[in-house]
Amino acid sequence: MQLTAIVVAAGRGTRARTQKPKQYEHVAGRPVLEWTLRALAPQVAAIVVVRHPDDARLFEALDLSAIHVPVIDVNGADSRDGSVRAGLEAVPEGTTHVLIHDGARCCVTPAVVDRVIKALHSNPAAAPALPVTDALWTGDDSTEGPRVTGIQDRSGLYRAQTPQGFELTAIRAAHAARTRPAADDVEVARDHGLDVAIVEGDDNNIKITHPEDFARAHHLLKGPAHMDIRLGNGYDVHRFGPGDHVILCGVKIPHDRALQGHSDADVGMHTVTDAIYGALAEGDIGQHFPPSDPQWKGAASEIFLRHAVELARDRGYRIGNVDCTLVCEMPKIGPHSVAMRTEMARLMGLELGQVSVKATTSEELGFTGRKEGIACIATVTLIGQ
Ligand SMILES: Nc1ccn([C@@H]2O[C@H](COP(=O)(O)OP(=O)(O)OP(=O)(O)O)[C@@H](O)[C@H]2O)c(=O)n1
Ligand SMILES: C[C@](O)(CO)[C@H](O)COP(=O)(O)O
Repeated sequence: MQLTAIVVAAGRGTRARTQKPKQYEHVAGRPVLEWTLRALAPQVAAIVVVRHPDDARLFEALDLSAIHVPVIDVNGADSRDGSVRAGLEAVPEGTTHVLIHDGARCCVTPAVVDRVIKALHSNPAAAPALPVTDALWTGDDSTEGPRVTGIQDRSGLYRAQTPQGFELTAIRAAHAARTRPAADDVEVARDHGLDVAIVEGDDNNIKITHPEDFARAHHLLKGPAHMDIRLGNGYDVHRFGPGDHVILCGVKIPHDRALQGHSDADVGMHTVTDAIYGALAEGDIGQHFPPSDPQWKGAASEIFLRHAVELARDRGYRIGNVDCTLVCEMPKIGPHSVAMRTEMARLMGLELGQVSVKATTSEELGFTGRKEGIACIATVTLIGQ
């Protein structure tokens, strides 16, 4: 089998409403078409790119240095099937099979391409698709907006994707015989009597069609390798002094001593706050709220935590999770931990499941063991959005 990819990229992308044709717009750092060509190149012997005559400059500006197979460019036509026909004319000598792919499907994965190629070993044609899983309705436009007019049976219905693979001679003959427009090459092939195998598509193999598709493609192409995840740790200690309660992670707990500090001495909340600043590499709580400044005397620590959370948001991060461990012999933390998690989650705008507050004793060792104070450590993850 000698495979050539035909990438149709001569459309005008009117629905995407971009300045340049959508296939030349940048997503995740490079033009859509460059992503598409990079995705297909490792699995084919050559690529024919069908481009619009007006796009010659845009096409020449693509960086094809990562593509190690011949790339042949030809002018397209006014319709997609016309462009495919132009591509079929240009495939290099020796090609036995073609993969016809939309230039605008830049998130196609090697696994999808592999499945099509494997199926071509035992079928004259194969294409990826996904069964329709949502209910299907018919509708019409009334003056109050669209109205459901009926329910459509979805059994046996598939959403078609590309690359669509064919024996070269068979698809050439099908296109040569075609006199009507077609949605895709599978339609052309079937109308000419070709049997087409369906292989599993991928929900992420989207075609950039509308403006909002660029953001989705950006996320898919940026991928986990580029995920911006930051980890921060915090550590704090407050000593005991006279008093009848402590405040830990925003919860008031009766106790025969109080924690001392410039603010309300909530050692748990301070530690989490510091972990957020740490993840951002933006100093610590003392730098943002100096103890020398009288306005913070007796302040509620939630002021500090809210500041850190807002700073993270301003820097483009959301909090993934928080894990906070209080180290003390007394008071017992267990009975209060759900209340503490609930309060911390509320202040940070998180779900309860994202916030852990736990405790340990230090086996009566050291200053915490001698009940001279409470220590706390915390870890926070921040996720770039
Ligand atoms: N005359 C055409 C029309 C479409 N295509 C290509 O076929 C693929 C799928 O078509 P579609 O998403 O409909 O692209 P456009 O025609 O560019 O979009 P629109 O209909 O919004 O103008 C795209 O990669 C597009 O460039 C093509 O090569 N030649
Ligand atoms: C070929 C195709 O991508 C299959 O899903 C699709 O039919 C072409 O795109 P269009 O938006 O229907 O023009």
